[in-house]
Amino acid sequence: MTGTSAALTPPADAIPPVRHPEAPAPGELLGAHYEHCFGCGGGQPHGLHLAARAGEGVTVTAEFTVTPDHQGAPGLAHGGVLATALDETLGSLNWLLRVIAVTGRLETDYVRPVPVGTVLHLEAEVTAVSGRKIYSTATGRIGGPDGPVAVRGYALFIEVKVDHFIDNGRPEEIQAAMSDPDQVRRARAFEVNP
Ligand SMILES: CCCCCCCC(=O)SCCNC(=O)CCNC(=O)[C@H](O)C(C)(C)COP(=O)(O)OP(=O)(O)OC[C@H]1O[C@@H](n2cnc3c(N)ncnc32)[C@H](O)[C@@H]1OP(=O)(O)O
Repeated sequence: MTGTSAALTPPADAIPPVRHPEAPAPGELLGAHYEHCFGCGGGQPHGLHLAARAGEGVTVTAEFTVTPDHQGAPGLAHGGVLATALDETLGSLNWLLRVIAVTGRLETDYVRPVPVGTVLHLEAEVTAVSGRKIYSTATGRIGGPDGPVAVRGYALFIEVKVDHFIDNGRPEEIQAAMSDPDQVRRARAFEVNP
């Protein structure tokens, strides 16, 4: 069974997404938005190390290699880890809109088990925007961009200000991030979005 709940159906006044004029060029690697992100950061030894690239329009592609650290059952990826891969890929669409947004809702279809050693090829797109609400979908395929579908995700991201993180994050990590010039530069680039 596939499909999404009413909460993930864009309202009638939703509009198509608009790619930001300064969005990374199609094919460009987006890089980690935070070194310690479990989804994309290089500083997480057991993380997904998911690498996303800008696509055309408001789309991205990404790859994630399932390692023994990601098991749920013997030799198979944990469903929560696969949801993380979808979430991270969907979150990376924010780079193309140039807005800061967090996951409000994520629904997942698990279509096929994903063995350890698999390279999961993900693609995601924003389908509609309504005010602060960003609607998007993603697909993960086994072994290649044309491989069999293993997972599908449907999400609603909500645009937030950078204060969302400053007000809610643990002070130690917030202070460390704010004293990292690269991290501050990334946040500022998003904040000036008109
Ligand atoms: C920097 C990028 C990092 C990317 C990493 C990968 C993505 C992530 O995993 S992010 C981490 C996981 N997500 C979170 O921690 C978010 C936790 N939730 C929150 O902080 C808040 O609930 C938040 C910010 C989403 C919404 O709160 P708030 O800003 O007060 O907005 P709120 O007024 O409640 O909602 C705005 C709209 O969204 C809708 N909405 C909010 N949440 C949901 C939901 N779960 N389902 C459906 N609709 C929702 C509301 O109904 C409202 O709609 P409308 O404008 O039509 O009335």
